[in-house]
Amino acid sequence: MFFYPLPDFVPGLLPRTRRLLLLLNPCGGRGNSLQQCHSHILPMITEADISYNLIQTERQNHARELVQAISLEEWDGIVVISGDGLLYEVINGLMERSDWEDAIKMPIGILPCGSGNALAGAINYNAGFEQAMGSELLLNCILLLCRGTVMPMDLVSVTTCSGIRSFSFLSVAWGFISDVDIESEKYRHMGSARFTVGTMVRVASLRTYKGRLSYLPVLDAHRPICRSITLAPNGSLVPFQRSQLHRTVSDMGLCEERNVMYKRSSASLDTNELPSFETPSPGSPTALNSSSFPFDSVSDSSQQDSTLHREMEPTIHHQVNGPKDDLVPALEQPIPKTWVTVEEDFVLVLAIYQSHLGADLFTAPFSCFNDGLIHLFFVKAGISRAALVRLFLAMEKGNHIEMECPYLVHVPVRAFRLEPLTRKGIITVDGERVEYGPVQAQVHNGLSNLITGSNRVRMASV
Ligand SMILES: Nc1ncnc2c1ncn2[C@@H]1O[C@H](COP(=O)(O)OP(=O)(O)OP(=O)(O)O)[C@@H](O)[C@H]1O
Repeated sequence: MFFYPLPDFVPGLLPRTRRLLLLLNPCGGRGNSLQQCHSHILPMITEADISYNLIQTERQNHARELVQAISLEEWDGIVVISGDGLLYEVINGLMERSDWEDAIKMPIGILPCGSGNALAGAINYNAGFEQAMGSELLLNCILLLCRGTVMPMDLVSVTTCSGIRSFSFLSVAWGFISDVDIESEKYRHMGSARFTVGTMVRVASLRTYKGRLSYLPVLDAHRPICRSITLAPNGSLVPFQRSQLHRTVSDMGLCEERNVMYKRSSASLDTNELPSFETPSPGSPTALNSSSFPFDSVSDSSQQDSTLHREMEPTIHHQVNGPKDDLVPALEQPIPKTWVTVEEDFVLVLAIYQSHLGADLFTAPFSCFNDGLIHLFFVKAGISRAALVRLFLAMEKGNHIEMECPYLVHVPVRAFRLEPLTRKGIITVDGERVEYGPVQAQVHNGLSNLITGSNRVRMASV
């Protein structure tokens, strides 16, 4: 299956219009995805001669069910108009199919309308654009989608304590980050500001978690844990050099392309000419979420919508197929001797495999879509509240990597196991809550295909 580039002309064949399945979550982020779709997305993709079917998701796991039932030949790509959570559903829905080996090769894309928008941030960065948020980020991503280039993307197979396996494209988090993510869901209508509010609340009552973290480091299994490092091909430690990775937008001619395209589509925008969509009925999740309500009104039961429900209930996971996890033993088995184990009081543990944890959280600047690496970060107990806040502020620009913070550790790994020893806590996979307990993961190199819209290939650090 090829998404792009399609030949401009094949003798005897008319060039085929690309067909995208668009899945829109009306409740993601600020709840304005349908509006964004009308005003920005559809005009631009129509202009780019892309045909589409747009489906609004009606509930949690709807996208997961939809992609299990589609006929693969009918589509050139599946694109979510949502936050990262819906893409997680799509990936796992594809992996639940009996033909998962073909299904997971379907190009997948994202047009950011959520609150975190981590993958969109990574796509935007990979293309060489300046860090962007909101409509700016969305416009960049629409343009990149229209250009359509596809790149392999690693997926990480995550197994939780009850043996349930899922496939993750973004992160596994425990402690501070997962607490903020889940506890701030009630502020979702604020968009990305929800994380700032959540961070402040959690900093004020900073918790630590006891746990055992074991991992299979890259190259040298006995390498001592190093702070803020990347490994050179010869295994030596090298500081990250952002200038090596960054090229300007004008280098790529994207800036002009974007302006021309956007101006054209805006000028021709007439809502009467748009394809008709199912409009949300009063009381539907869309109608509910689009009305902004203050944080302290959540006790009003009429406003306790599914987002609040999600805060309480872990996401239900179904069994997926997929390649064998050959690097990790079963969860009840001891870890191999070549692994490294640390037992600590942690403020947070984060395994991330994208450059961004949110559109404005440049957490792993050295990460590439298919570098075959999990970037394991952890912050040890003892860090002051002020230092933690400084760390997160620096992360907006990726400057935390150069910070002198003895509590922050980064190590690139292929697999890890996390065993919480503190009884209560929250673990998230791609921002979605999973059952609390031991969890392990291993990377599967280039298992999926991501629509990045850029021909740029950034070099992996290892
Ligand atoms: N109609 C719906 N009503 C309620 N929840 C829905 C609906 N459609 C999808 N969902 C669920 O909403 C969850 C969150 O969606 P999404 O990731 O799009 O937004 P977000 O959480 O605001 O963004 P981010 O993940 O970037 O923080 C998804 O896991 C999905 O299961």
